[in-house]
Amino acid sequence: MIQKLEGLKTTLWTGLAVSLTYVFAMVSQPYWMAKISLIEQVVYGILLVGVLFTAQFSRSRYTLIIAMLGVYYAVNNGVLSGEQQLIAQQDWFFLSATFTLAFLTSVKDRGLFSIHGLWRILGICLCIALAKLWLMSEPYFIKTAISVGISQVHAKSLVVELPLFLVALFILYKSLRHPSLLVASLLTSLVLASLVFHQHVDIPLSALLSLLLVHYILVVVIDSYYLAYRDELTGIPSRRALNQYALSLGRKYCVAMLDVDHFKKFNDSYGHDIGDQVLKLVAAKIMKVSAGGRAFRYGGEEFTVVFPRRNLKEAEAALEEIRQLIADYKIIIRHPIRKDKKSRNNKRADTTRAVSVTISIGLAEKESALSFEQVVKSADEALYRAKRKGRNNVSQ
Ligand SMILES: Nc1nc2c(ncn2[C@@H]2O[C@H](COP(=O)(O)OP(=O)(O)OP(=O)(O)O)[C@@H](O)[C@H]2O)c(=O)[nH]1
Repeated sequence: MIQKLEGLKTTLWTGLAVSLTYVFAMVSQPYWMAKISLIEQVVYGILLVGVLFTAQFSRSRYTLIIAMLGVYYAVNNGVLSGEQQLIAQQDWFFLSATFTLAFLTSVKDRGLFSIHGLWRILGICLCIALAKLWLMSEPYFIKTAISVGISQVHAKSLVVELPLFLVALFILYKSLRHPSLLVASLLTSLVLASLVFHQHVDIPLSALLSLLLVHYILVVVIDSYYLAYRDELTGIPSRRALNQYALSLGRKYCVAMLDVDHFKKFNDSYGHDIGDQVLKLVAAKIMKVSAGGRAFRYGGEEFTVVFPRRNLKEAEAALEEIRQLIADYKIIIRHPIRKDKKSRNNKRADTTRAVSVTISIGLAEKESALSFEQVVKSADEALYRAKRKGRNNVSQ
């Protein structure tokens, strides 16, 4: 559920960002239209930067798309031959792009100069061939459509619209199911390609391409930032982000170390995957910490919260709230590992179960002579005391 919401958020934000950029480009058109001949030349530069940049960051799917866009733009502008074929075979080019986007949504970014790169290029060739084959079967498709009561005009338009609709659904499903900026941006690319194909776009191709390329480059930058500074499992800032953040701290702050109690036992009873889900839930609760606390995953089942400009009393109150929130939260576990014969026969009781976890917290305040690492160490020692006191408490 959490992942689905994440997917929806990523898809909506990407769509919104592209739409707003498009509206901005439309509104400011009188200003940049005067420089359109310059933009037409600059696009080649952006294409080259896009190819090199995405290849450097191992985003081979973007590299391939940008290379294809470059060829399309050059042909469209008469720099490469084939403009007449491009105009005459618009359906084929559009469906090739549509199938290619579906294909690239289903594969991962792998090294371009490897066997994987070769497979991807072969896959794209297959998409182009598939688009041709589909269009060749147009008379049979129209005949079948008419036989089920669809008018000839509609049947003809469905030749392109039906695969477009199915591919759009497929990419939307992938984007919702596996939150990824890149997949969301492939969806927006399909929408833009469709708008250009249906002649609903009022700005020149060079300007539209520039916007799309800048969008791709931004996605790579944001995605790389998240990879470097976000914890992959829980999605909250990672230890690297904590070290970076520590550099910005002033002279007054508190640090808390939080650790899930008896987590080994939990993993052993319910399995590592459920343990992962619980860590995600715990992380989501810790992120709600008040008093300006910033939460990070320190590693394993340990988290850190930093309270800039707060004293022990303020930090302790906020941590106490979080401790209580987690202890009170009933986690519904589905499909736990079945252990004995009795529980195997009792299916209903076995498939869902409410459990709860607790956390122990150690808290320390920055003192004048202490470095950030030393404050973390003090918080860690306080955490040890919290465990010794019986767990599920905040200690200093
Ligand atoms: N599922 C899952 N388990 C993890 C992850 N990281 C660490 N663990 C587990 O967390 C457990 C930590 O166990 P211990 O350090 O012995 O501590 P504990 O069982 O939580 O006991 P106390 O801290 O003394 O309350 C180990 O079993 C690790 O395998 C993770 O990312 N996912």
